[in-house]
Amino acid sequence: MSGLESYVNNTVSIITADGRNFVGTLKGFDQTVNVILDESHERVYSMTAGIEQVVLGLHIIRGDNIAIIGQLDESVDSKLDFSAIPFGMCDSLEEKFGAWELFDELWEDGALDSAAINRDAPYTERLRLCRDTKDNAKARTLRTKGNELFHPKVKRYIEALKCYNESIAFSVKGSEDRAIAFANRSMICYELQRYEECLHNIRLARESNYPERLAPKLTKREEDAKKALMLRNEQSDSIKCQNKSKQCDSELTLSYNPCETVPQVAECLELSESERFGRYVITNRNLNAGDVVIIEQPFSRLLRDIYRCVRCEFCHRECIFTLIPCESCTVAMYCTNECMEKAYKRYHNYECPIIRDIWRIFTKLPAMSLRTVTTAISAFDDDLQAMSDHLRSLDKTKVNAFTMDWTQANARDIYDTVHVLETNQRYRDRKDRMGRVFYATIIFKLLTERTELSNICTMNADACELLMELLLRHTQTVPVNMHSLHYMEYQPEQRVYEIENHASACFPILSMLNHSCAPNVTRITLRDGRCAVIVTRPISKGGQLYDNYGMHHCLLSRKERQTALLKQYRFICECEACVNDYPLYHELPSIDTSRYGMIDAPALHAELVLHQEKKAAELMPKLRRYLNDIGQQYPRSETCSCQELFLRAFQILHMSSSESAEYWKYCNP
Ligand SMILES: C[S@@+](CC[C@H](N)C(=O)[O-])C[C@H]1O[C@@H](n2cnc3c(N)ncnc32)[C@H](O)[C@@H]1O
Repeated sequence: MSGLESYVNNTVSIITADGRNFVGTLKGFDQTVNVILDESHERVYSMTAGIEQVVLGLHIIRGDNIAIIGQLDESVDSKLDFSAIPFGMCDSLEEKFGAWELFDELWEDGALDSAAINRDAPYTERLRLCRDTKDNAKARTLRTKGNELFHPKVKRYIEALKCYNESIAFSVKGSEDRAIAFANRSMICYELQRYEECLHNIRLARESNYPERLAPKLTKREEDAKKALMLRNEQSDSIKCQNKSKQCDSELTLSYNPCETVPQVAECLELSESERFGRYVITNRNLNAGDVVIIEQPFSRLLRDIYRCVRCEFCHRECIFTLIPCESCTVAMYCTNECMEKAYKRYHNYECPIIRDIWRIFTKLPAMSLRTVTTAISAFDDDLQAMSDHLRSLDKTKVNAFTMDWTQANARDIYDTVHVLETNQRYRDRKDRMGRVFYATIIFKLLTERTELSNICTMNADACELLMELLLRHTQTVPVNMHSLHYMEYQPEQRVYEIENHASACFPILSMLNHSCAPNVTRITLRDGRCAVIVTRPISKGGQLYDNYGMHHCLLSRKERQTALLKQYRFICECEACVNDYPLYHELPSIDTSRYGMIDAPALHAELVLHQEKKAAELMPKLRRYLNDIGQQYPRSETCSCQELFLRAFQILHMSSSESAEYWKYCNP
């Protein structure tokens, strides 16, 4: 009671026993802690619609329904954009006023010529650029939020874990705040029966100066976890064996002999070039639906910021229970020290002082341009002069990812194939070009103010020029060539799995595939982060392999597709679907089912969304056979739905899926 008095006339957050969250000004309370809130609202959390704020005004909450009541830190809270927070992920770092908004403002004012090119323009003030620092006060606020979500009457463990992880990222190394966040994470691991991770976090807490006064609690949890683990180990040998065989089964290989010098590509594929298509990929033999023809590793990749407290920033593995923080920035977290060191060597040494600002003011496209440039610089062992000499003497017309000997290639050779990706520079209008100069200039400014590139660029004009050129080049190659990486996420409300995009990547070979609104191949992200290209309907010898850039004729009208493709990819699509104006899915004609038989697509779909590997493996050969029988007849509704089902079965067997389904049974919905 005496605690509550100090909250009167302050903003409080209340979590009720049924998991609801109310925020408002505490006007008063009685002896049974019935409370009166003024100017209040409820925060309604939804898996699909983010966080909605429902205004309630003057509101009374019964004391026996209150689980937690705490004062809100308004300075932190006011910065949150609830409409933009997907509930299943972390808060996005992107702010409402960013580089794009500043550019637009300057463009409208006609002030752009000087502002965009002048590196002394007022970016710092207008975009509130500032160095990222550890902050124990923020770590405490996040930990408190985690504690509220952990409360036995709330039990939102996954969200609590993300708060603790972010608290760990903000905390200073060796601080009590770091130690307590690790200990709190161990408490959730215990609740979710992740006893090994529980013990690991207890060790991390102790190594990080865990306070003596709280030690007995930790020791008790340690004993309990050890006991539970011992019990489980006695029962689990058979489960371990089953898991092992599952992993071996899912190894995917090319359907044909790999090319001797390009082992990631089937030997039947070739690169061609024409005025109309630029470079494009053809096959010198007939291909069947289900054939795997490319399996490629990315040159560079970038985890989306909303996964920063869920996955390792380097290898992208989901490891929400054991992430460890970069000791300088508050964004990057890793699964192991090894990943942390690799990331640092490959790109994070340049990105660490600027990455928080990058995510705050930009979207993933400029962030991916930065990642491509930093990865490229490390490919040249951070020697910008050597890089400049190499690239200035490079004959770009001779670089060919399909004829280069990848078995002998070093990191510099591989970068050559990225350097020559399409920029579409000649098709960009003035505003577009100026926008990219503007973004590249901001990134350049951040890099040369805050990283070791500062010294290099001050002393070496060549290096300075090269850095700006690379940033400008890749702000253009990225929107044309970047690929999304996916995994399957469990949706507790519908109890099904959905495809989610967790990262972006640059694949120089995959980037040679052109688009069709009626594609004949598809891509899937494999568990190890590589990407596979799979044929989805028969392709005759000499035919072109067509990917789809997100504009399928089943889903969008020709006008919508062509407008979007022209805007992002700068070409007028004249694919078979555009030329023949193929209908949307629900208007497609049927095949002759009396001749080819039929599949019950809705029933198969209902089975596949349950995500059972056995079922998917059983269906794959049937779907593949059917696709090869009917695939020449296009467009037909059966062909399109069978392609979807086939892809889904493939994804179940070869794509990674989130472990979260396992945890939801311990949480309140
Ligand atoms: C990922 S690249 C594909 C490879 C590209 N042709 C090259 O030479 O690097 C995407 C670019 O290829 C071109 N492109 C892709 N599909 C096309 C199509 N169906 N017709 C004409 N150009 C296409 C566009 O310039 C597009 O921006």
